[in-house]
Amino acid sequence: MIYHIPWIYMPVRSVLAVWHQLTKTEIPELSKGSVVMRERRRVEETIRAMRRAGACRLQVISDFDMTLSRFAHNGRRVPTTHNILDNRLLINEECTKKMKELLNTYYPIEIDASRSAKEKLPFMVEWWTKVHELLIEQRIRKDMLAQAVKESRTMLRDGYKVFFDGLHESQVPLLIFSAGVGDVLEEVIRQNGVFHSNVHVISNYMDFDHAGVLRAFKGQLIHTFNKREGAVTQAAGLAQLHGRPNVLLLGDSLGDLTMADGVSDPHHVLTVGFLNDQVEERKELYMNAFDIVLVRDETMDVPNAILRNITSSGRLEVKA
Ligand SMILES: Nc1ccn([C@@H]2O[C@H](COP(=O)(O)O)[C@@H](O)[C@H]2O)c(=O)n1
Repeated sequence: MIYHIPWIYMPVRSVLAVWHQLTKTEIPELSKGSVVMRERRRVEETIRAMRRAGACRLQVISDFDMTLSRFAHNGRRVPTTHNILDNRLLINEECTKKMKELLNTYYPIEIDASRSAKEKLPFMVEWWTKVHELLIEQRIRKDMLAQAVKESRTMLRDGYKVFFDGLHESQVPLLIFSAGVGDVLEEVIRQNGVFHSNVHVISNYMDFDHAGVLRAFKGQLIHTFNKREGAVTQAAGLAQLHGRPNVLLLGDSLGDLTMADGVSDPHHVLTVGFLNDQVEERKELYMNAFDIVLVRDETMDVPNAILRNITSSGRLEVKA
């Protein structure tokens, strides 16, 4: 039996349909097979709120290695900024061997689902300190870095150009917050043609002597699990980020979740976590920590779709 809706209810139905169209979040990418979310409704509500506020109230804070850069390509790991330095132009065989031993010792600790960040912290300090000492011993030359990046297998995630160019066009600042090597990171994005004026980098920068030879690393060491300190002391001081209380945060480590801790009076923070490695062991942890988890997803499709949605509201002007 077919029930006919009386004509008197038609306007109500139309209003409801229009309301639904206006409020639903049109992001088909959130239905990709690689996407998992604990609370989809909350994610959609946050995106809607960020869209209402517009691009002028938004900032993006992102990790670099294995977040903006790919984790793997054709079944092989893509080098991190530290591993790009593994090139005979810069270091000798003995140093390569020692760096690999350190990676094999400490990387499993970094991603160990059974240890807390607090437990991992001293090991990370040890890893970074030992590697930086090795690199300093090698007397790395500044003028060789660009060539080492050129010769490396480094790759940014698919869709990186849309990501960087889109943020630049929308005048949304991008803070790259990396525990990698800042000089190498900058060279990677420069060689990919996306080091735009809206990009700011906080990272471990090399200190070269007057002859361009590495003699130390500048400032306080940044590793995977102390980004909160850098966020509070360095990121909070960046004038370009002031007045932008809405944050899209991208990372691949639970330590990355503290990268927005320097934002004063945040309104909406949407976190996206790339789960690249030890997927089954860490899935639940990631789902409980990040709003959106991207499982073995080597693309920027989801961040790009979210940004397209938020920035297409037309509110570009920067508020005084
Ligand atoms: N000697 C090292 C030290 C660290 N790594 C990896 O780099 C990543 C840090 O950079 P982010 O941009 O992700 O903050 C970190 O996850 C380490 O696994 C390395 O490869 N070699």
